[in-house]
Amino acid sequence: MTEHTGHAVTDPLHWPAPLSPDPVDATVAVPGSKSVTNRALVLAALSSEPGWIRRPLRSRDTLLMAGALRALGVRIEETVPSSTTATGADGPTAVDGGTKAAGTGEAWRVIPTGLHGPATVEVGNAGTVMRFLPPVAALADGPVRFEGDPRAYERPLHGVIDGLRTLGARIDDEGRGALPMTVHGSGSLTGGPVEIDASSSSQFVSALLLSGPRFNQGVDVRHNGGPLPSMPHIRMTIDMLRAAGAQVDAPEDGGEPNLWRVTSGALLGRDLVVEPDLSNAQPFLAAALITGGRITIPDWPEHTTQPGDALRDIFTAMGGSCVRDERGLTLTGSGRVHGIDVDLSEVGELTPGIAAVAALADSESVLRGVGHLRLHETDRLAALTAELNGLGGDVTETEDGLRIRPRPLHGGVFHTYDDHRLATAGALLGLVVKGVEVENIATTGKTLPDFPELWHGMLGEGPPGTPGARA
Ligand SMILES: O=C(O)C1=C[C@@H](OP(=O)(O)O)[C@@H](O)[C@H](O)C1
Ligand SMILES: C=C(OP(=O)(O)O)C(=O)O
Repeated sequence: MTEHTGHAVTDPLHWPAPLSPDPVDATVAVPGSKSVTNRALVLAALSSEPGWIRRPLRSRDTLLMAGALRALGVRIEETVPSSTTATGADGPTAVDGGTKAAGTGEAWRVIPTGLHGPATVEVGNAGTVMRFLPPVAALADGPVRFEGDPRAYERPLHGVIDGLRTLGARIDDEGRGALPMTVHGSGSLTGGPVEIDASSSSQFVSALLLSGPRFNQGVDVRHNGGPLPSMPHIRMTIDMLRAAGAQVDAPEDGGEPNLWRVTSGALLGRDLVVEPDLSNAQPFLAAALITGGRITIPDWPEHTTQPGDALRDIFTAMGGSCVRDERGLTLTGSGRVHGIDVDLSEVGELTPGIAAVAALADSESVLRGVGHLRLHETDRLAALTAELNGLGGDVTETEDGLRIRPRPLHGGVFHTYDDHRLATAGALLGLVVKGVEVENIATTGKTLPDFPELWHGMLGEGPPGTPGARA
């Protein structure tokens, strides 16, 4: 273990989380939404004309999506400000994930072409890539191999694999029902009615709906199983499909519960501005809550399908107060943090951050409805229990969530299991608990590559080792 030495990074694998002796007071512009960027890429690739994606997120998950679509033949060009290109020239360059600093992309122009195999798609550990792209691959004219991180091979995919087979696709998964696998695209897919159990991931439903307009008979997806998590993400899929010209019938329009219909038809090229990622705004808002400070997130949308919008209510119940105005969303902490008993099934990805805040509260919390988090980037319920208890906490797993009894916490290594949201949860605790070291902070690059810089910037510091860094 690295010794905690103020702000000097002596071991890049153990990031000494900065303490905040004062209440935070800052404006933090967070990059674009992962979920919106990756849906926008898929829909643009399936459109009948070119489109623009402005302020896209450039992170591991979105660069994997862009790279995968390019492997299938889609052209994705990036327009960056002239000062950030190597040559100083304006104009588009191909997105390859390796040539530019993260966060510098201004806009991506997506030029759909025929979808071609053979190709190999690298999914990393991105749920959106491993679930949204097999239906796209089924429309390609050759075999598409799907590979990824070891954890990607453990995450559920049966809803997509079985669903696509019902709709006419040929998939070779050697009986695993999971990755790695090959989708033998034949250039088109019959489509039609399909029944799946999406209780382990809403992304199964989103995946089949997103490509639905390109199936010969469209698609009717029926969920048959336990409670469906992450409904706002399904609403995001529907909203974005409709904005691209698709006809979608959904339960909330008076249709049957658990049944979504997408009609076959052309998708339009869009010019879309990606909203800030409200789930990635969470650690910054939480910083205001736990230090009794104030954080403003600019460009907080007035209407959104992002689950992060629920933070306004959740963090208000936990002791903060929120105002949305022309400057964005401002959360002001009261100096008190209250426990909460809450069902997070709709907003599961917010759980790690809420659990970290709950560990610092003045009363017990119960987080419910998130059993499916055991199959996320890591087993998040086990990881949060182990890591919060490792710092002196008192957390127990329940069947569908966590029970958190606040205790005085102490420093130590906060392990992150290659999970970006564990890493930001550890950083949050380190603001008020001396001596927290976050293992592999770089794992935040899955959705927020600039996290360490933004975090130090929030505290009015440069990153460690730079001029302006607090000694
Ligand atoms: O569709 C999406 O963009 C997402 C849906 C959710 O997945 P699950 O329903 O698998 O939890 C969420 O947790 C994930 O971060 C993003
Ligand atoms: C669950 C998450 O990601 P994924 O898209 O990989 O499922 C997440 O970002 O919290």
